[in-house]
Amino acid sequence: MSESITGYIDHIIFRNEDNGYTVMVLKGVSEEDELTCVGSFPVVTQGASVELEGNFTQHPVYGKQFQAVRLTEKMPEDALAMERYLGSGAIKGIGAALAGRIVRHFGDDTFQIVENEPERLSEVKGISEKKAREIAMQIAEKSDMRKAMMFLQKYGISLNLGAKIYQKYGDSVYSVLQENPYRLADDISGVGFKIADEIAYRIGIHTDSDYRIKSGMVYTLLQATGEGHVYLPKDELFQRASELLGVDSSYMEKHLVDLAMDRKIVQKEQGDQILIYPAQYYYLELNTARMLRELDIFCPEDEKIVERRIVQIEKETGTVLDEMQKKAVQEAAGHGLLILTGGPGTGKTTTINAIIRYFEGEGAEIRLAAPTGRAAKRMTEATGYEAQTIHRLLELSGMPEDDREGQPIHFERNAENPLETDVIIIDEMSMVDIHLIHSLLMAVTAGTRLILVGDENQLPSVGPGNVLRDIIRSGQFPVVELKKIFRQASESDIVVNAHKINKGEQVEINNKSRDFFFLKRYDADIIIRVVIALIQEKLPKYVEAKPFEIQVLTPMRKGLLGVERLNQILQRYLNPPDDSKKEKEIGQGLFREGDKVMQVRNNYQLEWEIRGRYGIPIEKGVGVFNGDTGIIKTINEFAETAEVEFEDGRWAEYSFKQLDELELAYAVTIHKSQGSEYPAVIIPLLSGPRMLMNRNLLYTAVTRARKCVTVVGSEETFRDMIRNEKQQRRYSSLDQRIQETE
Ligand SMILES: Nc1ncnc2c1ncn2[C@@H]1O[C@H](COP(=O)(O)OP(=O)(O)OP(=O)(O)O)[C@@H](O)[C@H]1O
Repeated sequence: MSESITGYIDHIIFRNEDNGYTVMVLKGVSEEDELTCVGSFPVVTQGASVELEGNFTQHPVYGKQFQAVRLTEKMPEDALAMERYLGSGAIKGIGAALAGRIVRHFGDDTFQIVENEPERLSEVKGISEKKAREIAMQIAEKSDMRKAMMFLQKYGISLNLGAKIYQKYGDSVYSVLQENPYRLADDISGVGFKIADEIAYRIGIHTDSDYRIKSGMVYTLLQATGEGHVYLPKDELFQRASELLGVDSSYMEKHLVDLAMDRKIVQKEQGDQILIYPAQYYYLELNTARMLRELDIFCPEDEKIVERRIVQIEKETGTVLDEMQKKAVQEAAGHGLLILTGGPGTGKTTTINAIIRYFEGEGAEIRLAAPTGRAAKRMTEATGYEAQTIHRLLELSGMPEDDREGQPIHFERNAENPLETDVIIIDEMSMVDIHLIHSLLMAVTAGTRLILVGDENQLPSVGPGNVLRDIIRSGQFPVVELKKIFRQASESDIVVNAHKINKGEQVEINNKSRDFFFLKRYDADIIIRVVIALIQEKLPKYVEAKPFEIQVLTPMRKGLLGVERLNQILQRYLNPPDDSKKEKEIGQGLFREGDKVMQVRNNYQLEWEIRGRYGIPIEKGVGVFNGDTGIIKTINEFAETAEVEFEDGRWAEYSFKQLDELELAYAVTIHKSQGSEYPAVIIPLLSGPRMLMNRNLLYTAVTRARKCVTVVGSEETFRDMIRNEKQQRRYSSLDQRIQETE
């Protein structure tokens, strides 16, 4: 049997805004001096009169308590209650003193006046008419919001989310939820299809409701962009959406027109297929194609003069360029847009250097950039010119609050405020996705020369699109492909083997090489032991690097040789526990001072600084990106923070809550290693899913090494990977958009 008590909330001891769990002290309950009450309530207002239903319990430590299952807030009706309520801080602009004055003025009529004639509040000294209106509005709003939150809670919506939903829809929240809760997924950050679907289920919306199916179809398309696709063929969309929704795909066809009318999707015929794009992605490709066309202007240059300059550059640098390299310089001089591509050791960097010298001789201003911090650093080292990340080149201005997937990032450099420079050279273009190329092109005006450099055989970008390959395949722009390998076979088996792997030719495994080793082992734990010995003893001396600079690259996250297990084991050996090193537990594992870590998502807001002597900041900025690697320098239990020093010298402070953005990085997946180079790379290989274990992946892994590659594991798996040219198909169509635009 539950009991009912009434009183007013004197103060709140604890409250969790996510689930509404509250511990509070009630006063004015008959006989009791004060009473502690516990329960989960959507809204509690200090000072409010309430009725609680529940039971008295005896807490072993705190004594008698009231465990409430329901809280009903009663509008304060007598003068004293009204004074408490108004003075509680619940209404902005009224404190205890003013509340007292109001009640003294109106006496027992206070409630009636606040509710019905709020303008009369201005009779009280210190309240203007405007303030009186504001107070009345707040009181009305609070009671509406209270009702709405109660309503939302019925459907299992947390208070924080409830507040966001109420802010968005106000009083129309009831009709939105009852008619089409899937609108929440469109309108509110933090609500995806899954949450909306859950709400819809509780409300009792049918699984084959049109709203549900449409929302599920759009959701499926956006999920696919998370795998790198820009569109899905219609059949595949239907099949995936049907799995998600548990609804037959025959229900879907009829919604395509609607979705297209609502500008949620774009349909495009290609041969006998229909391709379905999330609308924003279609336009990303289309606009990218148009902007590339605009940049691709012919810049008449006297070939003879360019040639003379090339001869001069060759003299200055002591390198004789081969035909294709010369052609690259000529084309860079003669066109607004140039794509320079080639595998490792084919002389891309040498060519970039010649192009830089050429334009320097013209007095041009040149900017260099690459998609990741690591790649930019490497570009700086290879050219001797300052290179930055593309995000910094475009002057990332922090992320808007709404940081949902697919939302455009805000850059200070854009169409209104373009980069004012003569030449822009971008390296590691294979890592640039459709969002980033679009943002870059928005900030480049015709007349600026854009030179895109990359190896199209690397794994495609993590984000959606297959930009470099598509641009090359469109066949519409000047492309120079470097094929000749300059690094000699005797010098580098890494390069020779990488090219063989790329062509599907088998690699000789005899360990006569100086930079390509294969250690055959067939047991996961033995492989790990060998890896540790290589890092701790053999390789640092051999390649003249620190153990932390040697990178373990593995195909997978899970499994005996997956990133997760490897990191836990490698941490124990490479950064063992020590009394002087602080630790912080997180989820399954822990971070320790001295750990090698990697940022695993883009954080556009995280602040960093570069410190000069005595730790004084000499440069500050925002943004730490997926793939940035560093070392945990300090863990501070009191401040609940950890500091990371990244390889490029930036320091960033993470709150303990943010530590889920970091992962140990003794081992990283090959995917994550894109664009990075390490003095030595160790690749443990035993087995894995065929779709993943392909030539492309092995090629990317091998080309990450500067001085030494060591594969430890199964020769059969290694050879199978070289044979396996199956790649996960990536649905992108920038090439077609380019071909269609003139
Ligand atoms: N025309 C040339 N004549 C002689 N040597 C060259 C020439 N071009 C490049 N090289 C040499 O070949 C090697 C590889 O060149 P470079 O670093 O430019 O290639 P890359 O394509 O940038 O390679 P990676 O992607 O592996 O860095 C370097 O040692 C470079 O000095």
